[in-house]
Amino acid sequence: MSDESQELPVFTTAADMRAWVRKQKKSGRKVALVPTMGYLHDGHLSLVKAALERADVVVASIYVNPTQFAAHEDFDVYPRNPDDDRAKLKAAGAHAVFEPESLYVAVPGAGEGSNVVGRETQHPDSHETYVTVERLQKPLCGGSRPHFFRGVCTVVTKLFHICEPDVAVFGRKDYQQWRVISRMVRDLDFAVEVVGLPICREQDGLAMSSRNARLSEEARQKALAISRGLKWAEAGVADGSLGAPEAVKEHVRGLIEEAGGKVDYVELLNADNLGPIADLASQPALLAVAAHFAAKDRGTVRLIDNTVLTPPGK
Ligand SMILES: Nc1ncnc2c1ncn2[C@@H]1O[C@H](COP(=O)(O)OP(=O)(O)OP(=O)(O)O)[C@@H](O)[C@H]1O
Ligand SMILES: CC(C)(CO)[C@@H](O)C(=O)[O-]
Ligand code: BAL
Repeated sequence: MSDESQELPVFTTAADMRAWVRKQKKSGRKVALVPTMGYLHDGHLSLVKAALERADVVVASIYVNPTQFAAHEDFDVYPRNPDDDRAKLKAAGAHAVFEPESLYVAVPGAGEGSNVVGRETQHPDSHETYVTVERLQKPLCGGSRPHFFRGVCTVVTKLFHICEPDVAVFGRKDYQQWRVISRMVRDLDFAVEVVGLPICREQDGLAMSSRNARLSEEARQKALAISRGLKWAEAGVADGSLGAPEAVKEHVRGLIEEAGGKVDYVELLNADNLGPIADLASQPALLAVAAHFAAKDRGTVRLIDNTVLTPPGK
């Protein structure tokens, strides 16, 4: 289903996207969806590659979803480059792009963004239906971004209804997001297989992220403290020399703060259910980090990263 000389179809309305997908499915083709917010890097393209291995046609969505951003967050300065994204998706072998202008009902005459002012519904005629995964959304990113997973689950639900994928591919850089979406799919009987893929890193260890483009060169170097901390913990747990969660968290936090980062969280949780853990020897533990580093324009850039610490023999 790939023809180099063909234009990559780009759909901007839900109706057109759905019609195209249904045509594919009617021809017996299996459909994979790769949801993204654009400004694509090799991490995203690894998801497209994996999707191609699992389905006959691959749709990538590009949409910076307003409902997962709080009013004070970086929605307005989130990096965007749709032309470059389309070229990368075509080269990677994707078959279609879903690039909606908005997925929320705009209320005529109610002003720009009336549907998502402060990333909340403001107008009585606007969007008011949200999907929430109650417990799994609470720790980690849910602590500092309490609105975040409600926005993610809602928009992913909409993308699933529009693109009707058989398979949906996510990255484990957003580990909690992958767990939350998997739970939503299980609990609400979506007929979608959710796949979570490993983190792609730059050669120096920095997790690839669209937001890296906003880091100053100095901050980018400092941000390497995150992956250094994760690597240190991986090695210590693998050889059995690290066992106490508090000591590990404290050390990783110290590395990031010494480098000039502002820690949002450094947390160790059960890698399966994101519940608390008493030690690092009994089960695989998720070591997850979020930290702010200086942006090259203004403010800070919030980066997330993680690793699963596997004790010997587990
Ligand atoms: N380094 C990476 N390796 C593997 N998957 C990734 C990586 N970075 C992002 N993804 C995945 O790509 C999908 C789309 O993510 P998104 O478009 O928000 O990119 P991002 O680089 O995570 O951006 P941000 O800078 O907002 O964190 C998500 O499933 C995400 O987990
Ligand atoms: C899944 C997603 C595309 C929903 O907006 C976003 O949270 C992301 O890019 O990880
Ligand atoms: N993948 C990150 C989505 C967000 O931070 O909004």
